[in-house]
Amino acid sequence: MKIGLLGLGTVGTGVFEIIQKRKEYLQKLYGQSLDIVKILVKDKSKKRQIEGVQDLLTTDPYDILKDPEIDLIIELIGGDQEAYEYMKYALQNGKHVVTANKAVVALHMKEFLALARKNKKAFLFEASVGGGIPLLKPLRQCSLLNDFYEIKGILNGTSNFILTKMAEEDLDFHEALKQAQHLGYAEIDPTDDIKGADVARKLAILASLAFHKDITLENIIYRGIRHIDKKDIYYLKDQGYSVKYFGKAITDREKVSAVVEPVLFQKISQFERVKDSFNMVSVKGDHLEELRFYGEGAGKNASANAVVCDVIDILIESYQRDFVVLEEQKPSTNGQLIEGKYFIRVNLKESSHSCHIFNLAYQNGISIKEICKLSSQRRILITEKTNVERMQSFIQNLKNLQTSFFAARIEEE
Ligand SMILES: NC(=O)C1=CN([C@@H]2O[C@H](COP(=O)(O)OP(=O)(O)OC[C@H]3O[C@@H](n4cnc5c(N)ncnc54)[C@H](OP(=O)(O)O)[C@@H]3O)[C@@H](O)[C@H]2O)C=CC1
Ligand SMILES: N[C@@H](CC=O)C(=O)O
Repeated sequence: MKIGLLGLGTVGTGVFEIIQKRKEYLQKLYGQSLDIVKILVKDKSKKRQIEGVQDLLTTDPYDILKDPEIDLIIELIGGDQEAYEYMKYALQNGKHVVTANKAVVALHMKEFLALARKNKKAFLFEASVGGGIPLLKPLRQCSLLNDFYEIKGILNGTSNFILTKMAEEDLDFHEALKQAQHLGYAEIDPTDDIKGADVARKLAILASLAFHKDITLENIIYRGIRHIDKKDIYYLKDQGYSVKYFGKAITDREKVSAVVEPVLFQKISQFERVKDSFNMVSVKGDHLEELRFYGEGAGKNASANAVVCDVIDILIESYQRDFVVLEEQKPSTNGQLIEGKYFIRVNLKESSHSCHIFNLAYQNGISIKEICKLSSQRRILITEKTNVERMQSFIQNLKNLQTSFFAARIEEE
């Protein structure tokens, strides 16, 4: 099988290395060989980590996409517009496509699945969620037999790495982010990792596959992790909590609620013990009750492993065809199905703001259960149980006050 590889960065390099390493073994096992014959890059003169690739490099995507010898395209350039065009062209022109690109999958899954079906080709994207965790394949399979009603998890390696380093090695946010970038975990634009777009995309993919609904970013409420500081982490640690950046989606079959936000877990929770770049996903359905998936969520080798698993499924023709049909109508969404108490830390600009904040909470139907005064300006508020929609509106009010704050839902499990 001849492969055109688009991108030779973190994941592309890992894919090249794994295929080289296992080539003979796979050839013996299946009697077929996996050959990467051309590689698209931006800059041919860049020094590469691997030997012997220089002759395969091209900067012209159509040199690969129009090559009739190439059966399969692996897309690992990232971004949305160009990647979208190249994958579409490949499927329309009779090539299988494997990608790790959640930005494109979250936006265009429905279109690509239909295109793959029409052209009798595979469109697989295991590495787009959960890095190296074999997650989408079993999820798709089980979703044929189960009515899944909840899917949730730690879905971003970079932010989990940052939160772990802040809590356990006393690093500040920026130092930890720099390390995550150096290790190849972060997106080209790391604001996607810390402001929620990356988790929201992954949640959109998971919830679409689990609920068979066409869920895209506009169906998801999301806010970032950036406002956390070390004092929050230590205060919460003292109270027995760890902070995780978390995505959760629930459906009652009619409506969907989906949110990405900081969440607090107690020590007894398995989610609390997910450290560094690891991810964990839980899905609940009628037959299976609950399934959990755990593994490395970002990085070269784990993500490349997931990509090559898709390639092997195509090589041996064991990939699922027509694995999901998404409902025609877009689902109706709101944040009312997800509930919890919230921890809110505010730094008051003036003490009179305290009253104002209480009034705003009240106007949004939120009651504050506990208050703790940490200094003349720093307050901790704990709310009674509320839902994400109310909280989102309250948070918008807090932003308008230009008060520095950090808010996290307390997840009970
Ligand atoms: N890093 C990770 O842990 C994971 C990443 N992903 C996803 O995998 C994809 C790739 O990520 P990653 O490997 O980290 O990205 P990198 O930035 O490390 O690599 C991107 C590669 O694509 C090439 N490239 C980028 N834009 C173009 C373009 N317009 N034309 C031609 N070549 C281009 C670059 O070329 P050059 O080398 O010349 O600059 C580089 O080789 C992304 O969609 C990402 O979201 C998914 C799971 C995990
Ligand atoms: N930037 C992403 C990479 C994998 O999807 C992450 O940190 O999880």
